[in-house]
Amino acid sequence: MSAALLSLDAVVAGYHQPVVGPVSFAVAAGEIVGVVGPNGCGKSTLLRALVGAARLFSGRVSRAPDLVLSIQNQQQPPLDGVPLTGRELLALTDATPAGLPPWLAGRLDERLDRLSGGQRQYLSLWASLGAAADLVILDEPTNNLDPAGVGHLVDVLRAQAATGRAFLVVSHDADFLASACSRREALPLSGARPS
Ligand SMILES: Nc1ncnc2c1ncn2[C@@H]1O[C@H](COP(=O)(O)OP(=O)(O)OP(=O)(O)O)[C@@H](O)[C@H]1O
Repeated sequence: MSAALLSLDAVVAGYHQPVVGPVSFAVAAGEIVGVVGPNGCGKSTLLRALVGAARLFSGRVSRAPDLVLSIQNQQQPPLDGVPLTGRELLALTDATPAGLPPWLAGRLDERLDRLSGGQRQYLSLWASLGAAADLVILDEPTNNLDPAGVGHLVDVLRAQAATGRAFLVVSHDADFLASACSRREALPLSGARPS
């Protein structure tokens, strides 16, 4: 098995108090690892802690040297009234439009606030997937996507994983996880949560 790109060792994370952990697992090149657990168990918090957006209370996160991370958040930034096009959004992360599904490739020069929720979601995903990163973190990537969008996403994840890119994915969509993931990690239901 290849060396880990990212390792979590007894990680406990949260905000003003711990909400998730201890969690231990590793992600190697080419893996698509699903993080699963019920609503509110701390999946998003764990992802945020990996990029410094939530607090790490204890444990250790180890990254391979020079690891480049990309993260797509569950919440999209508010775009209403913002004259930003899809092409400009992708340029922000230096993401290439090559490989976008045809139903989006032709709409890149339209304002994002005039696209549908699913179209905006896929462009937001693409800003992460099209960027240069060794490990891509996705939080609820199938939100607002129709079956064609989910199918395209699964194909893209598998194709990118085959080139050595790794993924850490949180999703409530069991069918998507079953199709896409090479492995799943279940979060503990208790332990670090406030009493
Ligand atoms: N910014 C924040 N400040 C304080 N507490 C927060 C914050 N964001 C989330 N929480 C709390 O952390 C806990 C875990 O939330 P989190 O969003 O990580 O769960 P989740 O497993 O991703 O849930 P879901 O499946 O519903 O998206 C919840 O009790 C939530 O209220």
